[in-house]
Amino acid sequence: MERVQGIALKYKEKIPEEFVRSKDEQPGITTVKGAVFEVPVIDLSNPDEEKILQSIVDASQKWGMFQVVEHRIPGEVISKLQEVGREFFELTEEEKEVYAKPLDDGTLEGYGTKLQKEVHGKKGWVDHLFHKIWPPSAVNYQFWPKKPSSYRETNEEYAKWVQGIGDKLLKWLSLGLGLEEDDVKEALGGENLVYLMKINYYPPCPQPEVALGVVAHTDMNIITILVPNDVQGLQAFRDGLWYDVNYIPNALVIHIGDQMEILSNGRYKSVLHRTRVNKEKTRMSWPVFLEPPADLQVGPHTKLVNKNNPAKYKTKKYSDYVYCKLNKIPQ
Ligand SMILES: O=C(O)CCC(=O)C(=O)O
Ligand SMILES: [Fe+2]
Repeated sequence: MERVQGIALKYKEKIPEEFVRSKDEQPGITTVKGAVFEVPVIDLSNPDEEKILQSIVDASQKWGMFQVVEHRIPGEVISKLQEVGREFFELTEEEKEVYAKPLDDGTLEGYGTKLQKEVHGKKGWVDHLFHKIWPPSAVNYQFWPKKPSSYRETNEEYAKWVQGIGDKLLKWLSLGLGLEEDDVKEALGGENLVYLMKINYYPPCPQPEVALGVVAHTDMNIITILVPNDVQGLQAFRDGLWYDVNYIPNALVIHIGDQMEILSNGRYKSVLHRTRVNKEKTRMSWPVFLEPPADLQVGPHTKLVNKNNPAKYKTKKYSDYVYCKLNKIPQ
């Protein structure tokens, strides 16, 4: 199986046609210049928790995305996570293929090159690795790299920290809807909520203005907590325009996903986003997707729906939602 990492080594000046996006997608043409707005940055050490809550609600309604700083995850935990992930992608192709996603077995987990079947047969300039990190009963170590040897302990350490942040965010998002603080988490699986780690690896691209890493999409899960490396590339869509998300060292980028939009009955917005690639540098990112258990039914929260506010979304099993989304079947 050919990976983008290998393709990038072969095509030093011009990329294969299947990576050239149509004009209405090319970041060189469609990125807003002299941006008026910026994805909000929220300081979690603010002693005024009401302020934090307000900023999160506001950002989740207007953008469906925000960055958090002073989140208490130690800088070393983040740099270690980045280091072991980079070391994995620097292994030989043969060593990485051991973790290749098994064909057609219904799992997302493993090393691979494309998740969604894209329209027009175009490809994204990115490879990835997926594996669950929480709860322990959902973890399959088959997909966790054995090299570097500290990969496992590093990811287990990060799993602990990211859960702390995940719990807090779900609590604030719940209060922001006027619900009890545990309502959102409980409706989405409680302690069985799944944390799925993905590493995106975007090799240098000779024509970054016409290519995309990950194409425009909304995340189908609840919320996503993302660590980027220092190569800027993430973009968010708002009111018809594409905005660059500024790189801030040690910040986490939070995305509202489809299940959160559905549960909130549309009050929070699942953010449309995509990534640019870089001419000289390798971009990497570590999104963690918080997901409901596969067989859980998700729909607008019963406390948010009444005669005056009818449900705007269907209630359906999360695995059915994922199946429809991946196969482009209307929900
Ligand atoms: O690399 C990024 O910053 C975003 C990646 C992304 O959107 C995804 O993997 O779903
Ligand atoms: Fe995404």
